[in-house]
Amino acid sequence: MFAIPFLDLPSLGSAVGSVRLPGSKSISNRVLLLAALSQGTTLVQDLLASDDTRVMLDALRQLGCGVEEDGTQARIVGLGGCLPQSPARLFLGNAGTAMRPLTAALALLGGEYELGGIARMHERPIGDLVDALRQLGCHIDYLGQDGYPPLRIAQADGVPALSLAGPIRVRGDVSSQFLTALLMALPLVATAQEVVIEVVGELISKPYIHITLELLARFGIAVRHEHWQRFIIPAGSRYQSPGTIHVEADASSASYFIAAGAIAGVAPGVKVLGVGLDSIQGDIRFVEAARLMGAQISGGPNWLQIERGSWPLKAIDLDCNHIPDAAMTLAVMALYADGTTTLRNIASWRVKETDRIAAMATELRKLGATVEEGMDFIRVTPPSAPADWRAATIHTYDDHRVAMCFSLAAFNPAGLPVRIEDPKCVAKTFPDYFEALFSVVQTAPHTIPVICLDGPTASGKGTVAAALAQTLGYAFLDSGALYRITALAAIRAGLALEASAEAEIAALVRHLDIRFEAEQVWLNGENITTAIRTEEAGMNASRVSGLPAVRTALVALQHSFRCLPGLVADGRDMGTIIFPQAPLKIFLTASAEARAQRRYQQLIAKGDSANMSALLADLQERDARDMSRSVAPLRPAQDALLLDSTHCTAHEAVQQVLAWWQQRQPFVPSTQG
Ligand SMILES: Nc1ncnc2c1ncn2[C@@H]1O[C@H](COP(=O)(O)OP(=O)(O)O)[C@@H](O)[C@H]1O
Ligand SMILES: Nc1ccn([C@@H]2O[C@H](COP(=O)(O)OP(=O)(O)O)[C@@H](O)[C@H]2O)c(=O)n1
Repeated sequence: MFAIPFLDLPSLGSAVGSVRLPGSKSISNRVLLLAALSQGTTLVQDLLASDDTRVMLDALRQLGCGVEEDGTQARIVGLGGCLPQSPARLFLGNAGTAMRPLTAALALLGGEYELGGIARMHERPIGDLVDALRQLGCHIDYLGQDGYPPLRIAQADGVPALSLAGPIRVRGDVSSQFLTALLMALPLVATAQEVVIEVVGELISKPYIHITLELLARFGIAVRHEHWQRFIIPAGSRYQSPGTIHVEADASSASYFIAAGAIAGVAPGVKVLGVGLDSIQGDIRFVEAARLMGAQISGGPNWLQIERGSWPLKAIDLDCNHIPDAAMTLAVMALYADGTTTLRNIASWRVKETDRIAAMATELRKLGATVEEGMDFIRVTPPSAPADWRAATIHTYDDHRVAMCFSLAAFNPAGLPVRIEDPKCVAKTFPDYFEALFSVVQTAPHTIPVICLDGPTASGKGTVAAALAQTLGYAFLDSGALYRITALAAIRAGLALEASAEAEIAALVRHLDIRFEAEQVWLNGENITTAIRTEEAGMNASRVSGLPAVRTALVALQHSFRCLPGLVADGRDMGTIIFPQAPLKIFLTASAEARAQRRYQQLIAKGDSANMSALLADLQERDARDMSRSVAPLRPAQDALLLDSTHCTAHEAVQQVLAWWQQRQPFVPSTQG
């Protein structure tokens, strides 16, 4: 996950490869609650691990369910008729799929609870559900604004007598989650008599109700419905665990990969695993919409394969009521269409994680599109020519779907990068979304940015480069480590670190199995992190690095570090030899005395003994050798910026490089946030 302030996506090329998607959020949280209400133990497989499922799992634990987790598996011991632990105060983040159904279920189970979440959750309506529950006889109070969480369910003495004889009426035109909440809670009281729910107004998002009904059936509750307006929960209902249940991959998440395939998929295209054409999720019908726009899609029970068909995409005019979440992806696909696309019947966007109609309109305009918005529609006209595209900073409104769908703007024909603010907001449903995207897109290496930091030993390159990579979410190449590893491997192979063994060392290097993992370095399965960090190892590295064949043997390996979304490379010849076209090159220096002092402190801090004058002499010897060797001597690239860090802190050095990097970016600053 990219837990950084912003993520810059370089211009993306084609899309090919396969991706396994995380479990559906809607299914995950429904299944967790149904398992909690059931008799017996349920093993939930392929569960989504995300913010919203986290709050649900925590809540269930607080309520007294047995919850054991192991990655994407959870074992839930259901309450099976027992009362939940009460009183309890539940924090439900911004998870509507936890707030609404838990409110209904707890109101019908009895006890005293407070349910709240983050500020945005307290702006998301729940009044219609509370009205329906109050109509039944439940005691629920608003703790803040009327009609919105936080709430208190005040039934310390148990559930009051409920009026179940007549139909329970609930509005269906604000959020289908109210109806879902009632459908999952009312079986708890449909013991002696059947319970009927009547929807007032047109039911929106029917597909989500379809999911609810399918899952209820898996847990032993067979709900009938009449034209999606009247739902009948049979008498004698009783939740029963199905034993093991698999969560389908999220069909809404699939939309980004379907779109990537439609926009840039070259044969054999993008393969999506975990969800297929027979999915129970409504958003699978995004496939139809994408086909209308020109995508070529095939699929089976558990997979989809997408390639570009018509190009440019075809503009559409579509009622999107049946795919409210995935339709946001269509709004971004519209940027690649041959005319104006209109998405209608999307009023529910206004009460989601943010006002999504306003958010999409604002951000699409930043990219150069012309956008018209109404209460329940959005109309998008793409930039008329590549030159009309803008390098935008996309504000993401703490809305995972805004972040994910705007990543698709990076396929723009102008070759512009796209900045996504707060990329970690994708954690709501797809924590590794960007990693998954990068795994199926191909980009010409020269479009992947590299920041080079070259300079003498102890100038702070490693420290500054690692901090930059961390801040920007880029990969990090510690090229010095490769020479240190080479020297270590050569010594172990009994080779002398000199010209006589040059060919053998070079041959050896080509077959080394080197792995960098977090801060650790592995050679042929052995952790050699400490072994290569001694002063002696540095000196040995300097020796092998003077051998031309060894340097050549390490070139391809160094190039392979250039991956999306970018690279920070630290060494001696990053800017001169390895990445001569890099868009930013820094030559970091500091006086020999300052560097010796830093090394001294570094060694003392590690608990090693150190001698200042010996260190200074070593360092000067290494400088001299690195600068005077015939191949790739240490020197600034012609277009490098010099940064003398003698009198600044490492933090200041990082800030200076970041400032230079920002100056080279084409982004229009965000007006939001
Ligand atoms: N600008 C700076 N001011 C003070 N100390 C620094 C600065 N840059 C780096 N250091 C410290 O100096 C030591 C050597 O830095 P390092 O990044 O290992 O250098 P290099 O990779 O160039 O050999 C580290 O302990 C680091 O924290
Ligand atoms: N790109 C690089 C990186 C390191 N090296 C050599 O490898 C040695 C160790 O590099 P390093 O970056 O780990 O060393 P420090 O600067 O951290 O002491 C350097 O002294 C250089 O001789 C190189 O020749 N080219």
